[in-house]
Amino acid sequence: MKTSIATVSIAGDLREKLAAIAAAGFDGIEIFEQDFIAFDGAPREVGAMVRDHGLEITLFQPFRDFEGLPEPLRMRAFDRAERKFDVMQELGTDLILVCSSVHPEAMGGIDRAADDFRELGERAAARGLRVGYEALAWGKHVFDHRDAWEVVRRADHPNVGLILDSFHTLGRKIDPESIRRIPGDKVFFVQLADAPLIEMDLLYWSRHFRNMPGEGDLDVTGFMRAVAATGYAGPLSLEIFNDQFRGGSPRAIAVDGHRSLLYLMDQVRRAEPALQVDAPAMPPRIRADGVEFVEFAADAAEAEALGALLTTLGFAPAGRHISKQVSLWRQGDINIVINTEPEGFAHSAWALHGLSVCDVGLRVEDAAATVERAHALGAQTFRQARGEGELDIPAIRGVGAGVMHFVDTKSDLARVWEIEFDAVVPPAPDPDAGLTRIDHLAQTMNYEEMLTWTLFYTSIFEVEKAPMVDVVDPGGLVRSRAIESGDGRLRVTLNGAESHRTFAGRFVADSYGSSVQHVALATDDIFATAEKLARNGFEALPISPNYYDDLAARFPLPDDLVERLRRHHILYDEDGQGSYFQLYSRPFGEGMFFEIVQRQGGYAGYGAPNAPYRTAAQQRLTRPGGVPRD
Ligand SMILES: O=C(O)c1ccc(O)c(O)c1
Ligand SMILES: [Mg+2]
Repeated sequence: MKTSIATVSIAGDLREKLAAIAAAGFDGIEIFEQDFIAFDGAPREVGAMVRDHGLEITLFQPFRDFEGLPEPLRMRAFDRAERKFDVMQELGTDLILVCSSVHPEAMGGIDRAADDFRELGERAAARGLRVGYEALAWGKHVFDHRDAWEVVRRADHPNVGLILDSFHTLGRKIDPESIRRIPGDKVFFVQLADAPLIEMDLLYWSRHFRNMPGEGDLDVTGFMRAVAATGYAGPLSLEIFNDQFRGGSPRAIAVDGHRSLLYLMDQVRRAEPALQVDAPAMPPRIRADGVEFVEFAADAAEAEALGALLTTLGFAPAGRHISKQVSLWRQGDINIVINTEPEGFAHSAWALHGLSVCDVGLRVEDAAATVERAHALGAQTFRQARGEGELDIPAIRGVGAGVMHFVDTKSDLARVWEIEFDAVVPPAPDPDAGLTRIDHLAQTMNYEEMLTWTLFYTSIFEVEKAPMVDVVDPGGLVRSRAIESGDGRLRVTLNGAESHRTFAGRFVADSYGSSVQHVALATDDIFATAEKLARNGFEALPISPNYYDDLAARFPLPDDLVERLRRHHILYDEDGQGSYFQLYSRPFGEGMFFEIVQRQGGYAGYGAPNAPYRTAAQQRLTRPGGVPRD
């Protein structure tokens, strides 16, 4: 498969864009005219610069408002085209994208347009060039790829072909199956983009909200299956107009783009094995069975304070690492690791972020296959020096600085706690508060990183992304979306902070980067847990009494239940499927916290309606600097 990306898709000047695109592994670029015009180098230099990066120019675009014009505008359009042909020859590319006209004087008529394209095809052929016609979703007369195809078919010229763009087809809800009837050799080029489903003007939606395949809600896989069925084997090119990407990190966006294409073609191949798909082999998406461990990097004093907090939460020390300064705390199926090593990865993470989650272990069916898939999708594998008797646990780097390990039951990996840790004597009395497993991890990040994390999880694992929800914080809005496996065993919430005044935003700023901000622990009996926690000396996040008065008004709950919720500072929500109870710890470190939850019935959410009251309570407890006030 030949991968390509339009220069308009990422930030930077042309040089920065090329470096990022080449580093991400693309084969080619679409030169977006603006990027070329803004660059102060001759077309030949640009062509050479592109090729020096090991890239080819797959296409030059856009050529606008060409077809259906009355004279003398028509002649002028041909003159304009000839000038662009000059530029293309200097650049060293043979294909130009003509997008359907939005010119106020453009006249309709499929044959009129076909005649124009036949003539343009003749002129292009004289120079060894080709012309591709793309239906813009908001074109004046042509706004459907089926009409653009009819124009191309009637133009009947070997140098005139069709350009398909997933956004224009899917954004207009045109059935992509109609593409299957088009002969593959008449499809000159394919542009791919996804987008979140938002009701708005097509042009505005397209120019500001496109994103990488898999990051949005459009059925780009269905579109691409139809394209592949035509026999098209040309470049697969990302054309992403996105406000955030224009201002984002060129490297990160290019890496996401390349990953999105590999993932897309992997999906296409799996959905329709009969298709000829030339894409790298990789294991299928990985089923994750939950979180095996969460590891904190800490110094000695922080480790002691965290240990004290864990004790009030019902955890007990369960192991000491055979050779490292690493301790294991356990309750139910939950493993919390505290790493105070003076060197190695955890120490570097601590030096940069302070007390923080530096590593997350996931339970998977096959740890080696997980790393193989992640690696095939461009993730970095992670290794660090092992001591004697230590296991080689497969790992990758996450999007931020964090590391993710994978544990399976195929090998010794699941026995890591027995193999690498010496058991310690359990304390008496047993602090166990009935916490059974990790319900979810909440990662906090800058808003711009959310799509990157979304693609990271959904491309590697068998998980789906839930719709975005707004979390209202007194300091601004935090956008949140869950990544979940179908059975709910793996749940991760991604929280994107736009303002540093939110509790989440301060966490990102104060800990220098995205990381797990809270760990939610499940109980089967929130009230029994709350009673035991109180006996353990646990201090809950105090919730405003007004919340409970409102709760009684919102839900038909018995008075004594509301009173018990109030007494224990437990928050409550219902979603039609079931109910949800939430109890929070006070913040620690740079704004981390623990949450205790109970899901009843089929409650599927994360208590978003309660978030304003939880964040207000957290903000009340902490100074503006983000350090808990005690
Ligand atoms: O928004 C536009 O004008 C525009 C231009 C060229 C394209 O290929 C496209 O899909 C959109
Ligand atoms: Mg396009």
